[in-house]
Amino acid sequence: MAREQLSEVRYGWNGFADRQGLAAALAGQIADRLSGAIAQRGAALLAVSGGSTPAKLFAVLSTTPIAWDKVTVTLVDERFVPPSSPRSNAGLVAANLLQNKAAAARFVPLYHEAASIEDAAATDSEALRALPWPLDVVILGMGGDGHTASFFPDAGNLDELLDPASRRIVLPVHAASGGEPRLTLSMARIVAAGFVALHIEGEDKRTAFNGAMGPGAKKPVRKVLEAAPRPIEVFWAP
Ligand SMILES: O=C(O)[C@H](O)[C@@H](O)[C@H](O)[C@H](O)COP(=O)(O)O
Repeated sequence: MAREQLSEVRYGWNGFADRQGLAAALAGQIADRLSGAIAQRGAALLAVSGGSTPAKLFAVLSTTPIAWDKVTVTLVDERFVPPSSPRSNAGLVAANLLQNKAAAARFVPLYHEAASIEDAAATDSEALRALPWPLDVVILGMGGDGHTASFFPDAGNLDELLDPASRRIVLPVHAASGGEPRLTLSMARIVAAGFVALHIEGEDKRTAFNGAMGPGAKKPVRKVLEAAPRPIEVFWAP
């Protein structure tokens, strides 16, 4: 096989005419996966990203009739701010996802007060070890710079963040482009999920994604797609 083919990245492309159609379809797939996990092992584990993209998806998912009392929700990543901050992903999830039927879910945050973000990541890794791993569903977002989760291209510990063999669950991130210091699930935990969806919206994000799939230095989002044992499903609407 030609060398360039060896680095070929596999993913599913799910394009929609509008964002509401994407939210309905993706929420349906998430609900099916969570319900399947509950039927199989009595519990389901979901990790969602923050930012601005997922609010509409969260609103639709929150009204989906599944056994939410058997679902644990956590975050793919979090800014090192309290839930009261407008920058908090936990605040976004509380206001948009943990409502309606999904209010019955258990939420496990990443942020808590700590002397340093390194201490917070270490405490998180121990606290989250008791969750019903592996993740059944992960919802990733993507920035225009090709970051996903908090795997920012300018992160000082990017190699550690992208290490598929890492035994850590939560890692600290210092990256100027990420704003505050961040806490992020490790690559290993993310790609081990039964279903990973990359949710992006708008022409700029599609252009950035296509660029990341092309030749040249590999952006973090491409490294995640390549590390995933099962093709990640990309959900896009204009
Ligand atoms: O904490 C975060 O910001 C996210 O987890 C991050 O990875 C996000 O998914 C992308 O930055 C896209 O953000 P937007 O949806 O705001 O474009």
